[in-house]
Amino acid sequence: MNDRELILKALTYYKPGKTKTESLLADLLSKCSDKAFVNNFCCGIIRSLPAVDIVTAKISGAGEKKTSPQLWTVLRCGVFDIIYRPKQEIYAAVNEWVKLAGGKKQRGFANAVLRTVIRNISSRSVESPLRADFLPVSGAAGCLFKQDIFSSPDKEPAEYLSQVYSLPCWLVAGWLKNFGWEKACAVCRASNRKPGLYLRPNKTLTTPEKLLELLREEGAAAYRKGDIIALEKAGRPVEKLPGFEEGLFCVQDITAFEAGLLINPSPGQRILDLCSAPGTKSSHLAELMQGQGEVISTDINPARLEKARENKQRLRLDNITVLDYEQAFQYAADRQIDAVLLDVPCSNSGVLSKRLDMRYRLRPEGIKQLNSQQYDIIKTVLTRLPAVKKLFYSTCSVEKSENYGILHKLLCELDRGAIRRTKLTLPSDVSFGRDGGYIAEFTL
Ligand SMILES: C[S@@+](CC[C@H](N)C(=O)[O-])C[C@H]1O[C@@H](n2cnc3c(N)ncnc32)[C@H](O)[C@@H]1O
Repeated sequence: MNDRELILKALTYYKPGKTKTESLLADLLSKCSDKAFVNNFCCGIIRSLPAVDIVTAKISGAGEKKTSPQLWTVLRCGVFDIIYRPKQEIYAAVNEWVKLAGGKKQRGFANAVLRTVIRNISSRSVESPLRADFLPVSGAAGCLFKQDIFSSPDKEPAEYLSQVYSLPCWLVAGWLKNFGWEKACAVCRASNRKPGLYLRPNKTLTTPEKLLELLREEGAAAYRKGDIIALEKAGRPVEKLPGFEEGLFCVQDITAFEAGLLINPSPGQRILDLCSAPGTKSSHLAELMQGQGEVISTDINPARLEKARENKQRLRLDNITVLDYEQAFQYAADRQIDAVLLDVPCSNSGVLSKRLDMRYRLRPEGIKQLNSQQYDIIKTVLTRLPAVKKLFYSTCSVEKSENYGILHKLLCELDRGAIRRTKLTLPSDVSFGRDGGYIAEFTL
C-alpha cells in the first residue's frame, strides 16, 4: 500500500471524538514511507474535518450519509489537499485521490465533486479579512471561494469562527464573550496551528548554548528563544535526539516554562507538586532550586507517576522525591511545606492544537465536571495539610470557570485568603507559537 492508501484506510474508520488519534497515528507511522507527509496530512485533516465537510457538502450537494465511508473519505482528503495544501499542484493532488475512490462510477463521482470544488475557488492562497466566502488556513492567508460557504462573521460571529476553525460553537462563543473579537480570532487561529516543539535545557547539567550546539551538530534545525530551544526540524523522535538519554533537556512549551519561573522556588525550599505526572513542572522546579531543597512529586494516577519517576532518573535530579499519593500526604504532613503546586486536570482548551481529538470531546457538562474535580483537589490539600499557606494553581485551559472562577469560589466560601498573582496566557501562532495556560498564586 502506498502512503495515500494507508491514510485513506485509516481515516475511513476515523470517528471524531471516539477514535484514539494517537494510536491511529502510531500505527500509520509504523507502516508509511514518508512520515512527515503522513503525519502532517493526518493531523491537519483531523483538525479541520468539520470545515472540510461543510465545503464538500455545500459545493457538491454530497453528504456523508449519501456516500459510502470510503468515497466520503476520498472527498475529504481531496478537498483537504485542495484547500489546506495550496502549494500542491491542484490536479495532481485530485488525481491521486480519485484513483483510490473504488470502481469506475465512484471515481467519476469523486472526480466530478473535486473539480466542482476547484471551479468554485477564486484563490487557494490569499490574505483576506474574515468573510463568509473565506476559509482561513494559515495566519491571515486562506482559500477564497466564489460563493458564500459559511455563516456571516458579522451576523453570527461564533457560528462563523466555529465553522472555519472546526471548533465547538459554544466554546468559541465563550471566547468571544471573554476576550472580544480580535483575541478570540487569535485563539482560534492558534488552536489550529501546527504546534511548535520547545526544549527546556536542564541547567543542572548543561547550558542553552551548549545544548543548541549539540543539537545542531547532529543536524537538528533549532534556535534559541531565551532559555528555551525551539526545534524546527528534529528529523527523528525526541527520544532519539542527542542529549535525551543523558537528561540534558525536557520537552516543555514556553507557557508551562514561564509558570515555573513565576513559582520561582529558592534553593532549599520544599515544594509539594500534587498533580505532578509526568513530572515536567516538578523537574523544572527542581532545576530552578539548583539541586538543593526538595520537590515532593506525586499524582493520583500510579501509571502516570511512573513516568515522573523515569523523568527524575533521566534528568538526574536528586532533589525530587517521588512518592505514591497517600505516602506523599503522610510525608508532607510531617514537614514544613513552603508551597504546593496544583497543576490540575483541565479541559486543555489552551492546547487544542496539540490535543487533536479534544475539540470533538469537549462538552459544557464535561467542563462542569472538571470544575468540581478541580475544586475538590484544592479542598483536599486544605483539609489534609492545614499548615500550608501558599499555593499555586495552574491549568492549560483558557476557560474562566476553570481558572479564576475556581479560586474566586473557593476564597469566597472560605472567607479568608487572597489571590496574589495571576497570569493568563492565550495560545498564539505568532513566531513559532505557544500554548495557552493559567497560573495563580494564592495564600490562605
Ligand atoms: C495537567 S496533568 C499534570 C502535568 C504535570 N504537572 C507536568 O507538568 O508534567 C494533571 C495531572 O493531575 C492528575 N490528577 C487528577 N486528579 C488528581 C487528584 N485528585 N489528585 C492528584 N492528582 C490528580 C492526573 O493524573 C494528571 O497526571
